Amino acid sequence: MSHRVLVEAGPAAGVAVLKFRNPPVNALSLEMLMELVISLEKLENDKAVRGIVITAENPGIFLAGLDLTEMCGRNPAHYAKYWEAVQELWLRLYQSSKVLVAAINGACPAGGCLASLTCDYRVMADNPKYTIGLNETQLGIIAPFWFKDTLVNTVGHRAAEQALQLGTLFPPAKALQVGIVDQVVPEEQLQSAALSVMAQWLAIPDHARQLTKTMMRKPTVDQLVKQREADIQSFVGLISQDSIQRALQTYLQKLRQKKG
Ligand SMILES: CCCCCCCC/C=C\CC(=O)SCCNC(=O)CCNC(=O)[C@H](O)C(C)(C)COP(=O)(O)OP(=O)(O)OC[C@H]1O[C@@H](n2cnc3c(N)ncnc32)[C@H](O)[C@@H]1OP(=O)(O)O
Repeated sequence: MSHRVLVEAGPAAGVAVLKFRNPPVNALSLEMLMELVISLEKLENDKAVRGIVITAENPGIFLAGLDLTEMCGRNPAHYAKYWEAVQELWLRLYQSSKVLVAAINGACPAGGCLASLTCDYRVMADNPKYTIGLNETQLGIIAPFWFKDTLVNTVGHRAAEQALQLGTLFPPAKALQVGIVDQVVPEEQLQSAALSVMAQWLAIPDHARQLTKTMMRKPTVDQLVKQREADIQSFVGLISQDSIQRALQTYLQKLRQKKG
């Protein structure tokens, strides 16, 4: 039984809707990562499901990215377990044989942006409060190569380099211009727009679309698969550094003080 991930049958045949529900901000905790991986595995094995709309149960925050409390003040074994789960989620999403459409109904920073970038198509609600991007440098950390490659594959090298160096969080119109999202629609039309684009993608025969997707994504997937363990060790080494821990603690404190 999953608490942090809700899977519903969509209104259209062959479509499931996967909703994030991990209050307060849908941060990707270890538990949430594990529940997502299990839910995605079940959907992947369900032949009746051809497409998945991915969204947040409550509008406002799509995904707040990785859970910073999983990366602060823990031990190396925990960091290794956490990073392996982050890798696993990315691999499941990026290699999914289903059509994935992200219906972005809230803030979508860092790991949240990465999750949406693994989808085949992104529709974002036109709300200036919502932003999307890989903002890691703003936290004093570096997006790993497979985060970077996923962005490059979406927007191209130059736009990715600029966005990554500056850690830019784009509001909807700018995100559309850069190509991080494919469509921006009025908030109340988000789900219908996602279902409409899903119908277009499902009009293509599955086997042809799936093989094409695999062909396009395999080089990026292979890069991580062949060095998964080294990538984990690299993450553990970097995240354990005092300077990185201080930077993350400072960022978390700023988030907490925002309210006070
Ligand atoms: C060299 C080092 C190499 C290391 C490699 C690492 C590579 C990858 C690393 C990271 C990728 C990531 O995903 S890092 C996470 C990035 N996420 C963010 O920057 C988002 C931060 N959050 C926000 O901007 C906002 O919270 C929000 C826009 C998502 C929502 O704003 P809102 O005002 O609605 O809510 P609050 O800000 O008041 O937050 C409520 C509550 O939640 C806590 N919170 C928020 N985000 C996170 C998070 N990502 N992880 C854990 N906790 C989070 C926030 O602190 C508040 O907590 P309290 O209620 O206790 O105050």
